[in-house]
Amino acid sequence: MAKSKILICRDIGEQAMALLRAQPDWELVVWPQDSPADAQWVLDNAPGSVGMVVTLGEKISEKVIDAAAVAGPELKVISTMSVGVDHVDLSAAAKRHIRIGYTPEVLTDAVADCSIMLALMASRCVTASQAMLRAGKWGSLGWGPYLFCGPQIGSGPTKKQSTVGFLGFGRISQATLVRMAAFGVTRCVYYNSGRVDRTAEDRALAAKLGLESVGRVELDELARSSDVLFTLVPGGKDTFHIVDEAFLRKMKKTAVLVNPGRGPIVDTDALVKALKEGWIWAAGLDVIEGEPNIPADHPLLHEPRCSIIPHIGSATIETRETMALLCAENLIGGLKEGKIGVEYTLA
Ligand SMILES: O=CC(=O)O
Repeated sequence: MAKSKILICRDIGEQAMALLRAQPDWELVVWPQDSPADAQWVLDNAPGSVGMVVTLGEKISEKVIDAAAVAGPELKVISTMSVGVDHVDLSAAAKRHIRIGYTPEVLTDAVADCSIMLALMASRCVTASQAMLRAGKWGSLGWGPYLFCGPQIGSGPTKKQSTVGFLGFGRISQATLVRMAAFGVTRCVYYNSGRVDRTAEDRALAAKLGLESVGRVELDELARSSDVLFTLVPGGKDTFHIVDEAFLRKMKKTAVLVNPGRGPIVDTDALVKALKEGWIWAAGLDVIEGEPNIPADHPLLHEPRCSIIPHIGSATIETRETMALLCAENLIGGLKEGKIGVEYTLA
């Protein structure tokens, strides 16, 4: 019997690949380099594939999905090693009844940890202070009473009120809130587009974390009241540039903006202006519009009040290995048992 063709757009590591290779009736076609698969290679190899393993680096467009249907058996499952699914054309997949496996939850702690790191890096002037160190200027500057000072995250010695804001209030936001509570934030505000009434849960969460309140607000209030704002909504057209010039102009001058979500949530040009003109204190970014093709002269890379890391929010060894295994299991479950362990379904 002919083997089923499985397109592996990225080698996802020893354990997960061993699991995939152990399927006797599968023929794996694997992108041979340790880099995102070339778009033309994906397109050329899509026809006849019944399953695909993808990562954020590959764009699974309608063209790819259509190409997969051109010859041989139909594509049934796309399994992505990510929580985000905006690199897959979901409506094109739905039209062809292709199911999607993804890897939420297992990365929640790692991304929440990283979000806190970015908030601290941005507020505590890590970019500027490291640039000074690397330029060999510490000796001439010495220790200064107010050198590289930034706003306190949380209540601090003055026991001030402090509000943490979340654009999107899913799993990662809530895990980040738990961490922020330990810094002594007093209030949490969030915006989500959902219609579900969370009042009772929010009250319970506030009580559990020792906060004055947790509650949904409109975008305007989110911008105005957040001392630290985390943007943790999915990517896509609904969230494109929610944080734009008008939003940034409403924020506090001492506010720290952290984007661990998706680059296009924040309008880059507006953020550059906001940092240069001091509308906000600083920004910490794990993601940025146009990534990964960020040239060395990108304006945000040269903003002393901006800390940028290259989309490594979930990058702990344990998390990535767990994501890879789940990605492989989702594909195997979907193709062999008709049941994807963790399946993404369109709302
Ligand atoms: O951004 C990371 C992911 O979607 O897993």
